[in-house]
Amino acid sequence: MDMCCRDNCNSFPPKSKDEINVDYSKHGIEGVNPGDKVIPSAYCWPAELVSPRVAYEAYEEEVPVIDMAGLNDQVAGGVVASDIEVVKTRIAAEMAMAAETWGVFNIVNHGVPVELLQRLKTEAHMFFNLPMATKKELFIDKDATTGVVLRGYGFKVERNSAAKCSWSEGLFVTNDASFLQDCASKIHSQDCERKAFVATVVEYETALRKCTMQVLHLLAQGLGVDPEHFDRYSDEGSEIIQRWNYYPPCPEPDKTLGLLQHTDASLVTVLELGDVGGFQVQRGGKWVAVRPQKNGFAILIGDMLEVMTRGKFYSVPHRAVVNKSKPRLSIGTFLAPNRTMDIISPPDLPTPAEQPDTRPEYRPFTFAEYVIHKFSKQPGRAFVRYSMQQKGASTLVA
Ligand SMILES: O=C(O)CCC(=O)C(=O)O
Ligand SMILES: [Fe+2]
Repeated sequence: MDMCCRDNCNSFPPKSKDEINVDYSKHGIEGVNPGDKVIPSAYCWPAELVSPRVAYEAYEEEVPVIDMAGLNDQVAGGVVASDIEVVKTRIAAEMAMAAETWGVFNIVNHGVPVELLQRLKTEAHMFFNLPMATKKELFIDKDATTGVVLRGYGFKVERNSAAKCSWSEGLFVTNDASFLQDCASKIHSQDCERKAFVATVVEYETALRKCTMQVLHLLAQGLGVDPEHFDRYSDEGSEIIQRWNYYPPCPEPDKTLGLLQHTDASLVTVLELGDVGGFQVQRGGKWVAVRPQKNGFAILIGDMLEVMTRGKFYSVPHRAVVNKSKPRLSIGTFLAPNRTMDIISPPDLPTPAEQPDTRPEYRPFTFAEYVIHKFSKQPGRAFVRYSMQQKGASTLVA
């Protein structure tokens, strides 16, 4: 990497002591002054949406941690081919079990360079540290006909009865060249820095595509199906979308949320949790705080994989909580399948031992169709409408 003028960036990410006196308006949180002890009603969610509350670092149950060492360090580790197959089989089984029982797991030793991740996080911190007026120049771009978010900056206002705001800001990033140029020119004044910004985002996307595909192949192996089934959706026409999330500290964290409970529309999501707690998943009617693993990723099963596995893998409901003193940055990377191919299960999906086969069966639909419905009408497990068991479901009018 060209280091010429990036040495100026050493002050990022900002030290957390600088962040205690948060300039909330810079982060899109309206009506709060530094030192305020209460938050405006626009951010106070109805109790039923925030409860049961679990504090940001109240780790009780541990989400499975899967160590991928041995898969990506063959050369350095001197692992011979037959050993790799043994390692792969073990990891595939662990992943499939976690995908079935949790819908989420952590991976470590995933092969994505830590240095690349650091570079991306530095860029993300610099972006969120920009003045609000500058960030707003990158305001969310939506598809004119479908209303689906393409890329850009924004805050989340949940369309629940109370229309409450989330305690967070976010940037959707794709590899669209002019968008990346635009972002780079807001963050950096020098040409070499701008080039480095674009290179970092693109390099991260490439590394994450590789990592995501490896996880998807292992999940297919653990499930007992041909991995090529998923390749058809994730090669041409698929998209890697990053979402950078920033959660400022909050004087009354129990009253609000960084992100409301949701599932991801993706096949799978790779989430870099940062080093502060806040990410929580639902399991057995409880919220479980997920402990960030050093240099690890959380892998979330998305809606499309739950549909394709006919419910064997679980698209896990998750949310983000905030805390009083520590800002938090997370980077989500979503693998969105080809938008125009029908979403269908692998033909070799093993049949369950128990009979009759009660697994849900979905009528074919496209991802393009799905996202329009999910994001405009039915946030959450919107795919149930395609279930053929649910009487009349497949004939619902969009
Ligand atoms: O930041 C987090 O903990 C959750 C982010 C998330 O769920 C998302 O971006 O979809
Ligand atoms: Fe999510």
